[in-house]
Amino acid sequence: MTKAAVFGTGSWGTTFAMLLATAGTGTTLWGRRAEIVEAIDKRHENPDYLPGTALPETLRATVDPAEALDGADFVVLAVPSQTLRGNLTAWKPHLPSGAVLVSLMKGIELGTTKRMSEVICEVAEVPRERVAVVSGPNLVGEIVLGQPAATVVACPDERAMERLQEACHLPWFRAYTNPDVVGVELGGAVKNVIALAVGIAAGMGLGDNVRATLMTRGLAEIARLGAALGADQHTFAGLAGMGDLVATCSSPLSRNRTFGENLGRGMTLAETVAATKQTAEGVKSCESVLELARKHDVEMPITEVVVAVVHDGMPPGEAGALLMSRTPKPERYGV
Ligand SMILES: NC(=O)C1=CN([C@@H]2O[C@H](COP(=O)(O)OP(=O)(O)OC[C@H]3O[C@@H](n4cnc5c(N)ncnc54)[C@H](O)[C@@H]3O)[C@@H](O)[C@H]2O)C=CC1
Ligand SMILES: O=C(CO)COP(=O)(O)O
Repeated sequence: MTKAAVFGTGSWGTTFAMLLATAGTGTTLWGRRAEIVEAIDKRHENPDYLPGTALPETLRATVDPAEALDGADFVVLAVPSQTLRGNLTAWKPHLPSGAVLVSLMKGIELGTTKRMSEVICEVAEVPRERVAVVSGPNLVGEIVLGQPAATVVACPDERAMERLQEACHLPWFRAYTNPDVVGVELGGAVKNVIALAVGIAAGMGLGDNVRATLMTRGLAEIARLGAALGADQHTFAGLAGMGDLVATCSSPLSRNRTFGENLGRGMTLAETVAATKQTAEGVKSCESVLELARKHDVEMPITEVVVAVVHDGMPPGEAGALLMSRTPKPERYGV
């Protein structure tokens, strides 16, 4: 039987573990909080992150990383992006040799501007072929209701990619493969920044023309950064690009969009942070995405104003005016 260890008992870690276990993969969740681990392991529920969802009885949970990792074929990482390096350093001594490490995370590391798969390769000292990424329009609030969804599994090793696809594929959760790890990861991380922008605009009371423009020009920013980093442009028209952008920017379930909406309504950053109970990756990653873009001389004007509004106190109206007053451009510049 294929075995998986999933690190992180938050909403996506728990949900992905549920999908794996339902698909017949022997799955153990690692969590740092004993009471949540006990609730998952003994009562088959995660009352903090997925209240009301019955988890499979075959899904196990532990606070002991060595126990979770014992014999694992897949090591799935679902902790907040900025905590990955520290956590993985602690788990490294117990990693089974030959296991494929899988990132579910949609962030870029602050300070290093590394994608999560790059952090994994560096910390675990494994080649790119041993690291996979899963990303797509996967709002947890819908998946736990059993609504259909699809995702993308990316890995340079075709066999590993297909094994992971098989391990999580279900009649209501369709996993596609794509070898373009860079594109799949960038799509997931940068759409969170664009969702902040869309949320800010919605909070200001702006309508669908603005939303469509931010999403489309946001996709152009993702594509320009992808071009500079060697991603396959076709990836951005797929589930991990446009798909996730549409879902996240449209849904009230998105934490990033909601965070932006609160700012756009006039809440302060401190009030917005206090109102956000779960991880909104774009809040930190907007800064690392912008730094990455500057390193590669890529223009990302929406990302720039998101950083200015979220971190530098720029009024949202001023950010909108800045975007609208840029010099006229050809639509496809930089790609
Ligand atoms: N929730 C969703 O709909 C989706 C989330 N994602 C991505 O999955 C990743 C995880 O997100 P969620 O599970 O949604 O977040 P979450 O906020 O629901 O859960 C985060 C988990 O990490 C734990 N955690 C927090 N700080 C930690 C630390 N320093 N060390 C160890 N554990 C820590 C929390 O206790 C919690 O169990 C993010 O990168 C997110 O962008 C991807 C697809 C869908
Ligand atoms: O990545 C997601 C959906 O694919 C979840 O988006 P949020 O983190 O904004 O909730």
